[in-house]
Amino acid sequence: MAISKRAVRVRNVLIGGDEPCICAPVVGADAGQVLEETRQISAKKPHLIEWRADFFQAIHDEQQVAATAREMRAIAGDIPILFTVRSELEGGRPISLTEEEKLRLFETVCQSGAIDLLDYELAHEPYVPAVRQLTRCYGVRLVLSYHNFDCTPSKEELVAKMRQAEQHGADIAKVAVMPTSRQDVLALLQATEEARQGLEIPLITMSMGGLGAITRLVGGLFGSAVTFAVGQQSSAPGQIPIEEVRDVLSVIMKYSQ
Ligand SMILES: O=C1C[C@@](O)(C(=O)O)C[C@@H](O)[C@@H]1O
Repeated sequence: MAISKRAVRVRNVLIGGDEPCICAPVVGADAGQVLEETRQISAKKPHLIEWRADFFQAIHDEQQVAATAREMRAIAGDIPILFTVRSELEGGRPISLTEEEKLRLFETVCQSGAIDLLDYELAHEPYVPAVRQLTRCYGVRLVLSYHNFDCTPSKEELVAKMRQAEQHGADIAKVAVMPTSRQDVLALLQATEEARQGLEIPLITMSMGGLGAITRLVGGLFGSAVTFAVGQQSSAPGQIPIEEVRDVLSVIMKYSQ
């Protein structure tokens, strides 16, 4: 399976080791929903939990976000938490935070000690160095990501995105794209395999929607270190329930080399 030269250890979880990790998203709109989802998901023991904070109505209130993150931390125990504020341009909820406001929010949330990883989009390139610096300062791992909900760019462009993430100092590079054909699905897998050979950091890749769902199961064989699966609610098209992903991964791991 996917072994990265620079696998990342977060709490007791190895990302980019020889076992693909399962990450379940939390998409609640208020603290009550977020914490209830965290409870339900934690019971299913994913390797990672992602808080998609762009779904959180009080996203503008840094203190409320940090307090909720701390409560999630208490519930999740030792399961690492990935904090994500996805922009609308890359498939997130409409929120009106500027990048400067996001930076302040990131600082407050990193400072709270509640989160382990932070996702930031490569598209906001001018802000990436500041996000890298602050995450490093608080010991939070940085995932630099690229999403395209309309199409799948060429294999070369996908590899270039992952390389760009590594060059910007990402701990992990992530690419999520929408296929319109089976060729697109293959392009994503080929890009993953090439990036695995050429890069040192762990990769997270997926082709979305029903056409791409297969990549959420076999991506690990080509170098994807994490697959996103539904714990309570889906955060993107094509996600499969955690129980079914776990069953399939165990068969793949048993018989593949
Ligand atoms: O980037 C990703 C991947 C994702 O879009 C998916 O397709 O599973 C789901 C998002 O929540 C996450 O931030």
